[in-house]
Amino acid sequence: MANQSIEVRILDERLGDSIPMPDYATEGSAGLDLRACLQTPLTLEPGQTELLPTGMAVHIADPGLAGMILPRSGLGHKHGIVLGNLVGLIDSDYQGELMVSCWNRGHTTFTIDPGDRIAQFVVVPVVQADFQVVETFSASERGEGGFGSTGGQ
Ligand SMILES: O=c1ccn([C@H]2C[C@H](O)[C@@H](COP(=O)(O)OP(=O)(O)OP(=O)(O)O)O2)c(=O)[nH]1
Ligand SMILES: [Mg+2]
Repeated sequence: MANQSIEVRILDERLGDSIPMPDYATEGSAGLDLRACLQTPLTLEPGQTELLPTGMAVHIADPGLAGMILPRSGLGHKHGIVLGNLVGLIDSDYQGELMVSCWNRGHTTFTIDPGDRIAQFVVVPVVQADFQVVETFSASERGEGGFGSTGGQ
């Protein structure tokens, strides 16, 4: 499933004009970069978290899909700018503005300017499980082992 049409509403008229519309940077990009639709630069102090508007809403519509908002690796690794919710999950029936929780987990202040690329949006397949209550599971190789049960190396 390489291409999927998803409806988008532009909520900030600067998007597609002075602020570029989010797009896949390369043919093979998994995510498109979301941009901060701020009115003025925002300085995040160490430890500070702010909810930033992206100026757009998407309606994924298909319950077999979801959106994920993920950090950009450069921002996270070099500047400590990650997501306040670690990962954002966008339901297929959500029609509101895509919002990005930006958390400065670093030790220095960081300024986000209007239009800066702050996170990335990925569309992923989803399965809604039909949970069947059972008394016991049929045996598996792992069983109940977890959290390092297979050894440290
Ligand atoms: O980073 C995010 C995470 C979520 N959302 C929107 C889309 C998502 O469909 C909705 C609800 O998100 P979630 O279910 O993770 O939050 P909740 O705290 O459970 O809120 P709700 O009670 O509205 O489901 O909020 C965003 O815009 N950005
Ligand atoms: Mg929820």
